[in-house]
Amino acid sequence: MQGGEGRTGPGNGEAAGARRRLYNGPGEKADTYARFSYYPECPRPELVFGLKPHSDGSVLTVLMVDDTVGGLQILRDGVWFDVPIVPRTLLVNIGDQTEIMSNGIFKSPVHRVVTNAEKERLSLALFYSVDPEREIEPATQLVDEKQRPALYRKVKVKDYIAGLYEHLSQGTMVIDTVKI
Ligand SMILES: O=C(O)CCC(=O)C(=O)O
Ligand SMILES: [Fe+2]
Repeated sequence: MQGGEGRTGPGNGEAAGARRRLYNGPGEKADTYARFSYYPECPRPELVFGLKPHSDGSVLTVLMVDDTVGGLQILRDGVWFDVPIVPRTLLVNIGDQTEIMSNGIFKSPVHRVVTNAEKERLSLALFYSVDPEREIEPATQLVDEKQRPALYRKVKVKDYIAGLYEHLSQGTMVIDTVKI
């Protein structure tokens, strides 16, 4: 991802899970994933999550949520808060890759989606990722052996992303696997 210099490579144009590459310069292939989510009405919302608690594995996520139905919640200090609906507004979420590279200065929030008995809901998330072949680690400028040692170990982006779905289904957090 690189402002005006980024060039868009060929995309496969699939609606769900559509994916395209952005080329940042020689050898760098940042990835963008799009996820369209449809949450049907659920007669027993207290039993079923639309999306289980997780943090995004991206650098940043740009989220376009349904502006008629709520459901997205964010965890803060052990309490779940509803994310308010603001029509015609994009929500920008910090992802795990930013938490790792910033050595924990920026936090990747844990969030979930609850279901609704009366209304269906739609969302579109764009996940921006570092080139999957690259390794990420806390930026050296943000690591100080005495004041603030590295809180995360180096990890290949591809390996990190590969663990996302497994951890989501198990109810665990991938980021915990790289914490020192
Ligand atoms: O549907 C939403 O509002 C959130 C979707 C989400 O968190 C995700 O796709 O990772
Ligand atoms: Fe998410």
